[in-house]
Amino acid sequence: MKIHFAKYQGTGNDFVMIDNRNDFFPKNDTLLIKKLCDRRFGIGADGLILLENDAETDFRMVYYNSDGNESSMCGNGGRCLVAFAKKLHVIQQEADFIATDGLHHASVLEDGTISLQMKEVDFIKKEADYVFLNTGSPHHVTMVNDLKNYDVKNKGAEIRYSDLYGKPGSNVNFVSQIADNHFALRTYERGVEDETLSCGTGATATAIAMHALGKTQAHHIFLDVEGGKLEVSFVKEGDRYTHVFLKGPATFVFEGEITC
Ligand SMILES: N[C@@H](CCC[C@H](N)C(=O)O)C(=O)O
Repeated sequence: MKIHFAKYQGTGNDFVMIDNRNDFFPKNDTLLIKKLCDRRFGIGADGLILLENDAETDFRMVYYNSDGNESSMCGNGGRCLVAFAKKLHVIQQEADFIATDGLHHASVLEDGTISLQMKEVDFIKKEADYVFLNTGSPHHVTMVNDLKNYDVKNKGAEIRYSDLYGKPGSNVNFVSQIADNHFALRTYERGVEDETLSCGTGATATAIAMHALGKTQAHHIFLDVEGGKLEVSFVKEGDRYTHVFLKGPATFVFEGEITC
């Protein structure tokens, strides 16, 4: 079988994109998806995303981690999928699409960056040394000293596989504050089982967690990730975080055909 694909990246979080509007892709073939994402035997990516038809919205997003398993929402992947949908002329500047965590609205801004509305957050677990919340995917957020030299892969795996999160696990974000409305983070991603250069749901979780902890009063937060810069904005309504938007670049890298 020959598969036409496009490769995109959003602040270094990279994805294989496949147009599956004619439903040709073997969606349960975990080994194939894992191989397509493999950096030595395949195309190489943190995840694979299918763009599919949806009766009610512009398209459906189906997301797989690089381990080949379908997973929860991917913020950077969602932004990249919007750029892919625009390249395919499925949308123009605005999109409504459905993903595993519900309906999303996105806009392609004048500078080409993509702003993606994320799910509202109404539950935040605050503990002495970490915060846990779900921004479409589960995120453990913890502040550390010396983020630059932090052992994200090993410390992240320790928390991801700990009894705290059981079999489903969690993504893990390590954070340091740069200024009132500016943070840096590094993320260990479950399903990749390594640090990635960026995680959109992780950046969103970090911005909300820092606000919930009182580290910032800002509702528009700038985040430095290993692969670039993201912005997160939100409205606080009582205990809920609503109108949550993740903004940043989503870039076409290359396209091709792979024989499997
Ligand atoms: N890279 C993603 C998060 C993808 C999902 C995550 N690995 C999980 O399985 O929870 C992002 O940009 O949000």
